[in-house]
Amino acid sequence: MYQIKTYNAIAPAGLNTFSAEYALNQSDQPDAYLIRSVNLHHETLPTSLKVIARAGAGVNNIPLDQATANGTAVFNTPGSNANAVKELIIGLLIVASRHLMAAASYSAKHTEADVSQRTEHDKTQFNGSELTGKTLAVIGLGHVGSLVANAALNLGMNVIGYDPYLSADAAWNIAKQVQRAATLTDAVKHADFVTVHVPKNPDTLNLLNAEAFAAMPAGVQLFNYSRLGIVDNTAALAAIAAHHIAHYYTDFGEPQLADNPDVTVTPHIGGSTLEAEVNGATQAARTIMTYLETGNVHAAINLPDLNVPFNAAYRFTIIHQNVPNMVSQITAKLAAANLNITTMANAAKHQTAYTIIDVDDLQQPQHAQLIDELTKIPAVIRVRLLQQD
Ligand SMILES: NC(=O)C1=CN([C@@H]2O[C@H](COP(=O)(O)OP(=O)(O)OC[C@H]3O[C@@H](n4cnc5c(N)ncnc54)[C@H](O)[C@@H]3O)[C@@H](O)[C@H]2O)C=CC1
Ligand SMILES: O=C(O)C(=O)COP(=O)(O)O
Repeated sequence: MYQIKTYNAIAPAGLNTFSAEYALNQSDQPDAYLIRSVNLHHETLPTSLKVIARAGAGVNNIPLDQATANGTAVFNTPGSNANAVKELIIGLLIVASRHLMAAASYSAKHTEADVSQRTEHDKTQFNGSELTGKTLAVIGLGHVGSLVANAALNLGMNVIGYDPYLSADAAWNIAKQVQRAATLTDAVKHADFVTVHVPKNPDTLNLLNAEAFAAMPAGVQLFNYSRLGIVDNTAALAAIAAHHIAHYYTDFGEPQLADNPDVTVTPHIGGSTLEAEVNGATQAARTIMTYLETGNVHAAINLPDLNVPFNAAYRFTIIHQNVPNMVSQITAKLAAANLNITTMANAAKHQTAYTIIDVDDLQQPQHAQLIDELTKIPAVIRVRLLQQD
């Protein structure tokens, strides 16, 4: 029985994906965590923990170095909530261009019975503009950014994208009318609206800063539905005070953003739709089951891809440092135990490597002994022995 510990509100439909082999019991010796945005940076990951699946996109809440050193695979659920964020950004573009927040708060203040004459007089202050023909800069063209860019095109907007690390797969999803900018400054210099959809990491901290704001035309409206810290909020507030940024919409509040009429803060709801939560939880549950039952890896954050059909009776999965002579040391242990390897695969990602070895004739007394011997090889991080049902 595998033990699953959950954090945050995980959609029940996703949890129901787990087979009867899985216990959702908040065990203190879990095999897997299924999480959303919980901050794990102050936790010591238990040695039992083989996998963390993040239902959602951002993994900046997970201590990746600690996870890798612990031999814990980390996965997210790419794209599971991208449509939810896209729809919110499109909604906010309309909110922004039609001054809907200010218009609604005007109406909330003026509730007198004969209000119609007054509103007919006052409403000109809420005159908006249309999105068609306006320019949107999209910073980061991954799962969310590509959907936002394509939807904005469909609204008749000019769309400029900036993503120096765009994967070939992601590029296929972007309409050819989305113009590619070579630099962030080029992307934003004619923008009426700028929206950012990048992961939070050391390279993206303060990606949108005073220099980027200075490159934007006066009157620009800014959206940060990525993470706190990707927009330099102090610089954004200065640009707002100078009437350079007209309005700033963000999903990530902090005290300095409070009580500013030109800032709208939502409570991290970009991915909070029923559909996205079910998608993310279901995808995360499937990822956990595949990894625990087969050791196969597809699109982990901290392990290389390795997919080998599990047809043998037994499988060793070995996470180790990416250093020379590992495979020879591993196979030597199996040869010494007189085991015939039916399949072997190895791959590396950055400092970490992963080896899968399938064998058929393994006797019960050898199980613990071989796990122990393989684990003792210097630079081996975690050994698992999987058994075919
Ligand atoms: N507000 C919310 O509830 C949600 C927030 N997010 C946030 O949005 C981020 C993006 O989500 P996805 O599009 O699903 O991720 P993704 O991984 O599919 O796309 C991120 C894109 O950013 C690009 N990128 C990375 N560094 C860059 C840089 N310095 N300049 C320009 N582009 C850069 C990458 O090449 C990639 O194409 C997540 O990491 C998460 O932090 C995602 C979903 C919901
Ligand atoms: O997927 C993401 O990166 C998000 O920010 C969504 O977070 P949540 O699952 O709503 O806690």
